[in-house]
Amino acid sequence: MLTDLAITPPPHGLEARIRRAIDLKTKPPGSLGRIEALALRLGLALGSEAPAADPAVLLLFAGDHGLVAEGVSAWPQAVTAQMVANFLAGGAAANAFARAAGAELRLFDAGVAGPLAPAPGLRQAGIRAGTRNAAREDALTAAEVTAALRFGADAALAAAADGAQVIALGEMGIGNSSAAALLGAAVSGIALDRLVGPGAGLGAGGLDAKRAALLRAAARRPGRLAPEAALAAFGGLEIAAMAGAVIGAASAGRAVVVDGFITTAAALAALAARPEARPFCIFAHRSAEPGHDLLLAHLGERPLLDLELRLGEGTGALLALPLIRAAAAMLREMASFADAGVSEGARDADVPAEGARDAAASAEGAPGGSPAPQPDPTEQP
Ligand SMILES: O=C(O)c1ccc[n+]([C@@H]2O[C@H](COP(=O)([O-])O)[C@@H](O)[C@H]2O)c1
Ligand SMILES: Cc1cc2nc[nH]c2cc1C
Repeated sequence: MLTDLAITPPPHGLEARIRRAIDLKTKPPGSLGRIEALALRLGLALGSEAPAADPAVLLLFAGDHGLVAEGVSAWPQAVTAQMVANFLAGGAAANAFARAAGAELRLFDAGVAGPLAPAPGLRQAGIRAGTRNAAREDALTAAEVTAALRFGADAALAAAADGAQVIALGEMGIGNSSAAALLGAAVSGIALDRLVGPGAGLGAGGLDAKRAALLRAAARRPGRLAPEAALAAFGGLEIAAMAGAVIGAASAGRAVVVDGFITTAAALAALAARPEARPFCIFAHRSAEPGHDLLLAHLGERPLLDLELRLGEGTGALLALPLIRAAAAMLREMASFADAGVSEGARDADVPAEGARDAAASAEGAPGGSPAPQPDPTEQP
């Protein structure tokens, strides 16, 4: 997947230097809790003992899904294009939260069913207007998947070239919780029905119909699939673009902030193809969409926030930005014991056991019940 984009691992020895810098700050070791683990991850992603979290940019990808013809969403497909207009006018949650978080919002039409009029501030992929109905045929051709991956990677590379240090991802697409469930199941091997949820608000009856439609789609391409094959089978264009953006951001040496269920499915596909992108990923929040927890557990990731969001649009990623900034400020601005002339205590009494510290600072620890041991994303190769 995007094999021309090389991903350079964090420099040898950087992890040890950052851990030591964190431990020498004027605080009892470990007392800033998960902000310490976040600072380590940010420093490794940005290749620095003194990383900056700004500028931060949200890349927001919209796309439509032919699968909605099977009645898998509570909302009409037209809402995707209508929300694009809302994003352009500045009136969506993503706009409000981006302003509140001090992040630039860049909007991408990865494949809205449209027609969407060109507008300043809307970057259009021009690949196709929505995916095919995955219950009947493959959602995308291999060439369309490649083009969408490239579109997303180019968006991340452009943001990095413009100076972005932290690249948050978000999406909008009626029906994309179905594509994410199908993709997530095919790539992870998690049973599909465990990943099917209400999405943007299906009731119990609708959920049964959604499950039946997704089982029909999965039956066309049964079993585990390679990430690109899964993206072709199930879509969508905005999901492939986000997978490309993960790889683009990692290749540019930037931190990428993963949002909710749909964004995590995209990251899962990207990381299955390019595991070396893992140290660049920060998982922002746990969506109320029930399948999200399973995808996070499969990845061995514990997100920063749990605020019962289930909107998408990058809202959870934007809410995590102040924590990421605080982690950067800890590394950049806090004095060391020596600098501040503060006496170090009987440190061995305070320092948690080495294993506990390592677990806390790597991958933020795997959540309880994680199905299999996962690679330490901060591990040096
Ligand atoms: O990101 C999430 O965790 C999330 C969970 C549920 C729904 N959404 C949003 O809701 C839409 C997909 O829901 P649906 O029911 O149309 O598949 C899409 O626009 C997503 O941004 C997003
Ligand atoms: C109104 C609306 C806004 C959204 N934003 C992301 N997904 C969405 C789904 C709906 C239905």
